[in-house]
This record gives sequence, structure tokens and C-alpha cells, in this order.
Amino acid sequence: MREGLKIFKIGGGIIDDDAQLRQFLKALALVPGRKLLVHGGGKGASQMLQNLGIEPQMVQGRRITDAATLDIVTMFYAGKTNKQVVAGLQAAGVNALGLSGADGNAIRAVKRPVKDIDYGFVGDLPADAVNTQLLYRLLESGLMPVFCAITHDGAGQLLNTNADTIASTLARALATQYEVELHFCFEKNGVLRDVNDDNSVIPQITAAEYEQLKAEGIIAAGMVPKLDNAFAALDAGVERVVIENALRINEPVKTILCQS
Ligand SMILES: Nc1ncnc2c1ncn2[C@@H]1O[C@H](COP(=O)(O)OP(=O)(O)O)[C@@H](O)[C@H]1O
Ligand SMILES: CC(=O)N[C@@H](CCC(=O)OP(=O)(O)O)C(=O)O
Repeated sequence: MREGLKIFKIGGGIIDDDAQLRQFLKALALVPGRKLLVHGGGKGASQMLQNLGIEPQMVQGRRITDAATLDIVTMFYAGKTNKQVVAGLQAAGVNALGLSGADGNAIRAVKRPVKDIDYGFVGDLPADAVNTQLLYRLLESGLMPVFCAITHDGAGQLLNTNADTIASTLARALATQYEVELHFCFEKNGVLRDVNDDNSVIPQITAAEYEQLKAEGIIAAGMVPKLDNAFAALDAGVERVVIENALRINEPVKTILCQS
């Protein structure tokens, strides 16, 4: 039987709040077994860009990343945010190791080709993006890898990559070695029937139901790329995908996705 691995992805809203981040990391420290964390930070990055006089530009949930933006998001995601998360995990007794995709050649991306839109220095992840051997060695030595949203192209170029996509790609790649559970954690209690009512969590969603909920506009905005990534992970052999509140990971309230 394969060993278990739990992959957690945490989004911008929680990371920007020191007290909430600490609470999440404490709860994460209590989760038994092999673990890996991917963090975003898009909200805080947009704030920082604005403070520096750069207007953030997002198209279909992806940031248009010119050279100046890349410099700033690299400092923010791979520097401040990643190191703060790692320090928080160390304080909670977890030996975490902060990584970008360039470190150990962990995740090699491809610069998004220019079609209708030029996204600039944004990375897409091919099927063989993940250095599974490196991650296997880190996980088996008892470390908890903590990834930020920065990857590289193998030729010296850093690339900004959506954190949900990183989590889903890691989950798919590592599903060959482990029985993987993928947890998307954010500030809502799960996928909601009414986005303004945290008590309207949909406990289970199949792929067919997802299409229906999307068509009805119940699932919208940032939730669409998240769930596209989530169902792609299930299709590729990830055992279980969960959408849940980052502050309630040890409680039963959550949305579980199923293939059929
Ligand atoms: N049905 C839904 N249930 C929950 N959230 C939804 C739903 N439809 C749209 N959303 C929106 O999607 C957001 C999550 O997407 P996003 O901001 O990209 O996630 P993250 O915070 O993980 O980066 C929620 O904060 C919410 O505003
Ligand atoms: C290319 C691209 O869009 N990159 C994202 C990476 C951060 C991220 O995904 O953060 P959240 O998970 O908090 O949204 C961005 O810069 O916003």
C-alpha cells in the first residue's frame, strides 16, 4: 500500500492576517503524517504593488507580470511570505523547508506563450514540471516542503505561477508515489451555494454537478480556476480533493469533490 501525503494550499486572504496565519499553521502542525504546503499571497502582492505605484492587472485570475512586477512578487512571495510561513511552522514544531520552483529544480515551468494576451513572466506547468525524486527525498527525511508561487524555466528566468496550479500539479505528480489528499484552504467554509452565506456549504460535488453549478453562476470568479485544477487532480489519480476553511481544517465542515 502507498503511504499517504497531504498537500495543503493556502490563499491570499489568510496569509495577510498574522493572527489567522498563525492559527492555520498551528492547526496544520497537528495534522499527522507527510505534509506539503503551497501558499499564494496574491492579495498582499497587489497591495504592495499599489503601494509602489504599480497598478495590478489580473486577467482570468492570472496576474499580468512585467519585469518590475516580477521583481516585486518574487521579493514578496519567495522572500517575506515564504520565510514568514516557514518561521511560523518552525514555531509550531514542524521542520519546514521553504522553496521556490528554482530551488533544487523542484518545479520547472514554461513561459506562457503570447496569444491574445501577453501575460509576461507567467509560468505554465507541463506534465513533467515536478522533480518528484527531490520531493520524495525531502518528505522521506521528515521535512515539510513549503512552496511559494515562483518557478523557473531552467534557463535562468524566474516565472510567476498561480499557486492553485502549483498545488494541483504537485498533487498529480506525487500521486505516482503517494496516496495524495489535496486541500484547498481559504477564508470560506467550502464551496457555497450562496457566496455570502457561510452556512450554505455544498458537502459533495461531482464533476457533472460542477458544470451545472458553474452554468448557474453559483460557482464563479476565483473559484472556477480552483475547481478546474481540483477536478484535473482527481482525474489524474489524486485520491481526495477537499475545499475548506483554513481556520477549520480539523472540523468536518468542508466540500469534498468526487469524479462521479
Ligand atoms: N460558490 C462559491 N463558494 C465559495 N467561494 C466562491 C464561490 N463563488 C465564487 N467564490 C469566490 O471565490 C473566492 C476564492 O477564490 P480565490 O480568491 O482565487 O481563492 P484564494 O483565496 O485561495 O486565492 C472566494 O473568496 C469567493 O469570493
Ligand atoms: C500568475 C499568477 O496569477 N500568479 C499569482 C501567484 C499568487 C497566487 O496564486 O496567490 P493566491 O493563491 O493567494 O491567489 C499572483 O501573482 O497573484
